[in-house]
Amino acid sequence: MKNVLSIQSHVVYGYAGNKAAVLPMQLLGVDAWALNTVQFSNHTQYQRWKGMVIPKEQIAEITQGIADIGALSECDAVLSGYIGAAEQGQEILNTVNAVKKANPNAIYFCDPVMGHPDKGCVVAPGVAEFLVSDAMSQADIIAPNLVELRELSGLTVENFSQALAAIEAILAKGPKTVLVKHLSKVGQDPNKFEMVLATQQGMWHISRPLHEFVGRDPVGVGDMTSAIFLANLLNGKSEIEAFEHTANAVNDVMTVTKESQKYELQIIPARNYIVNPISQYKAVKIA
Ligand SMILES: Nc1ncnc2c1ncn2[C@@H]1O[C@H](COP(=O)(O)OP(=O)(O)O)[C@@H](O)[C@H]1O
Ligand SMILES: Cc1ncc(COP(=O)(O)O)c(C=O)c1O
Ligand SMILES: [Mg+2]
Repeated sequence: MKNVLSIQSHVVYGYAGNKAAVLPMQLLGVDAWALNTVQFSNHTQYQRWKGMVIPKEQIAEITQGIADIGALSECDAVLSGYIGAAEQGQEILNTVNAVKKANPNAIYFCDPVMGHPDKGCVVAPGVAEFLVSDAMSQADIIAPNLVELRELSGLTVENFSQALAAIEAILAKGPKTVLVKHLSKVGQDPNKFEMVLATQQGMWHISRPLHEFVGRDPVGVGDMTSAIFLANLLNGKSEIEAFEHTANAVNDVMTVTKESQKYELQIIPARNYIVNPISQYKAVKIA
């Protein structure tokens, strides 16, 4: 069994961060060691929440605790997502370095969760700058959405070809694989939900239905996307197989969520589709 140290948010109610990542990875047979960066009552897109940012020292302390029992070498990947404060950033990279020292085959998957003006995702000051200046170059895989693609590349991204150029710019900054979780308005078809996977072998595109949600789009989808993609890779799937499985599994969860008419991701009711998606959308090689 493979193991992922998942350093993300924890929400007590609902699904985002580790609550959107841990169960999907475990359903796929990969164990997730949840190290929480915050403990919030709920995700921040409710615009109100209680709880706390976990002190940065906890990241090193928990890492040391796992090292002390000789288990750090069992970690096959560090997955970072929602960071609670900028000062947690370097602690996360220290943990990545410690894991890679204990297991030279381990990888670092960075989901560069940044604040999202129109979605209302609230991220602490300085986190985006840390992701651009420090985390990106250390990441083996990075999974931006459109806002994050613009910030990480530092380029204008207003159409599909500019998105591909931005991906190339990120590949030149360290990551070996870029998974664009959502092309949003720079996709080829405004009525579809599109993703791009860029690897050392080229670029692939996948398109799935764009579900219309009344009012608010569900949150935590990017976290779930990154988790499912990583778990598939650790299970030995090719990057393309992992890409297709991820797009199809996430689409099925979105379908179940839409049918439920609930705001929170319906991961538990849709749990069988995470393992065996019914959607069958295929990746198309574009470069
Ligand atoms: N198939 C789909 N149809 C409609 N909306 C979707 C679909 N899949 C994901 N979404 C929505 O797209 C948005 C993806 O958010 P985005 O900021 O692009 O990435 P992230 O999920 O990392 O924040 C989310 O609001 C999610 O609810
Ligand atoms: C606490 C928390 N964790 C994680 C996320 C990331 O969610 P998403 O996967 O939609 O980017 C958010 C977004 O608002 C959040 O508030
Ligand atoms: Mg996100």
